[in-house]
Amino acid sequence: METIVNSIDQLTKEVEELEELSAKKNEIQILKVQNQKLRYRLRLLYKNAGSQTENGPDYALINLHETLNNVFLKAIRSSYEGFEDFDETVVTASKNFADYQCNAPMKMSKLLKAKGQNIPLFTVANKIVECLDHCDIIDRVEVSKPGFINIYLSQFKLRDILDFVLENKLKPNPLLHPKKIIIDFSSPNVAKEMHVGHLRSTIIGDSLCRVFEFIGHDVMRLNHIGDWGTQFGMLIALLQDKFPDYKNVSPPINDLQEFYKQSKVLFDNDPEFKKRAYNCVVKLQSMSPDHIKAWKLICDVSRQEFQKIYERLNINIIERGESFYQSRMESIVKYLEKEGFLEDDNGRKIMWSPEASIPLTIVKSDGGFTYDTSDFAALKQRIEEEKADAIIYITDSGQSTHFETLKKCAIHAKILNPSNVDMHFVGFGVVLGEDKKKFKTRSGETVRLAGLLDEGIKRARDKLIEKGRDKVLTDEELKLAETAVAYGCIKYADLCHNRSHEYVFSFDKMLEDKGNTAVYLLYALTRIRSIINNLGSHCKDLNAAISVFHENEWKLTKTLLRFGEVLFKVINDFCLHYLCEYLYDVATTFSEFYDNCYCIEKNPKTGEIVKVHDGRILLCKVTEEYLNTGLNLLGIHTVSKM
Ligand SMILES: NC(=[NH2+])NCCC[C@H](N)C(=O)O
Repeated sequence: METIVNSIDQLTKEVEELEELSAKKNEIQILKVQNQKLRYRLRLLYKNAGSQTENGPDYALINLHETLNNVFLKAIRSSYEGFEDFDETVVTASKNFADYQCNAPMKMSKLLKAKGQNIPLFTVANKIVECLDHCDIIDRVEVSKPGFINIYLSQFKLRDILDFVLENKLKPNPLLHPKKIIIDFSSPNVAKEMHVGHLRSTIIGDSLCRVFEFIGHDVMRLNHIGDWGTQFGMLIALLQDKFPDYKNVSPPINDLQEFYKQSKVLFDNDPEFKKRAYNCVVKLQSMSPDHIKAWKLICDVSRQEFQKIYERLNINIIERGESFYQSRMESIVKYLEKEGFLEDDNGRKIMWSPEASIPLTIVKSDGGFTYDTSDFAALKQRIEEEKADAIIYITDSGQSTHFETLKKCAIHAKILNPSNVDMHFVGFGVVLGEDKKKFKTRSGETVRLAGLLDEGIKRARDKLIEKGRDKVLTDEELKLAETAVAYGCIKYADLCHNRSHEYVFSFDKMLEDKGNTAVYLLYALTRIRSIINNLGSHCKDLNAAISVFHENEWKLTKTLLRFGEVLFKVINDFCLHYLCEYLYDVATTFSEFYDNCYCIEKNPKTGEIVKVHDGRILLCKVTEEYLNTGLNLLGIHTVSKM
């Protein structure tokens, strides 16, 4: 009897438990549905927030690291006396247990000790934690022995941020105070070859412009073409000899370099020609209509050549060459002269700044102006007429002394006030050939850019064909892929190196599909795109939250959300390799995620899709957004198939 009662009791209990469980299950189901609905509404809200308000959350550029650093700095400043002005980077990303770490307690306890306060590390760490303000990206912090602060990010908050980005795309909010930023880049010389140095300047300059524009600044892209030097004297003299009718009939010069070489030979060997060439410079600079006409003709030939390169590489730039500044050069010389800044040096007029080790040559002994003069006048024009807040020059590092001297002299002459206008020189190292010598053709001539681009296209095509892609892609797709790969890899190979180092130009290396190359990134992107495209009708209503909780999902989430931090580092140091490293990190982390987390499950026999993990597909989609945006910022065109 007793055993029966016991059994009944036991069974009743189990039944009750089961009932409770199934009620819970229902409850869970209901909650799930509610959750989805709320998430959907949240998405809509995000969408509106993104399109309507100017000051909605700027999740596109959220800088997690800086946010954490600021929260911890604030806590440190209020933790102990004497730290009110403490200003350092106190938070670093952690590779081990936590997401980030604060290692400040170590330093603080030393400083406290120096002031006679013996406070254990652990106590200092706990005190900082006590002083922490609420911060919604932090889930929790832990103090570990002897005194480290481990920071764990909120998975829910980061998921919300990604959700927002997915809805609104990576579009930063308009800046409250956008800056006028002039970027002086590319800047080849008329009648001379546009060489790999100019290519570097073009690629780095364009990408920097893109980053500043993306953030919301008012960028002016200037091409400071060398179109006003003494070389025009001999060019015009030769034009007069060879095409006396140039005023009526456009001379058929298609090889301006050759023309330049010829004129140089005459200039060096024929005193009569030399005299006439000098005379032409004087006439040109005094704006004689015939000479101006000849000069324009010559510039046009160069311009068309340059333009072809810019079009191929998709570079937008305003041509404003040295000639633009002629009248301004005249007036700045007057100004400098009047203010007593110019010194006579064997007939030349030079300017010293007390800070500089060399002077600028402002007027040559023959009365002509120089590279220094036009840069001086251009700087003044950019500050006074363009109202620039920042002026950035991008040339090879060999010109650093020129720009340093220019800056010092401009400050000395009260033309540049460095507290109002930032003047930056962004130098880069030389391009080397695979033999580690200066990049030249086999016969020792400078490499022609157009030829280099052609070779890139050919090599990219060969590579794609080698992989049998011509059998899968249509002609048009193949063409798109080959240009994306060719120009993408040339740009990326340049940008992914620290710009101040020299770099070896090697098609073989840049066309590799493994490692940190454009090809690898372009493949990663097309792979993500095809995952999404292959979903077909399964793609319609992905209403889940982005999945972030699996270890690999979480790693990808955190990697993606370093975007803002990376862009700020880029504009701070003018270094684009940070962005390249970031994109490479995103691509490899994505690949790890995709290997470990099923996104789509298929029937192994029929290949039919049986299950779609919505949240993971959304993670793929948002990854696509970051990769695509990042590649665009590098000036790299992306494709859907390759
Ligand atoms: N404002 C400037 N100086 N910009 C750079 C000009 C570069 C020059 N034309 C060169 O080929 O070396």
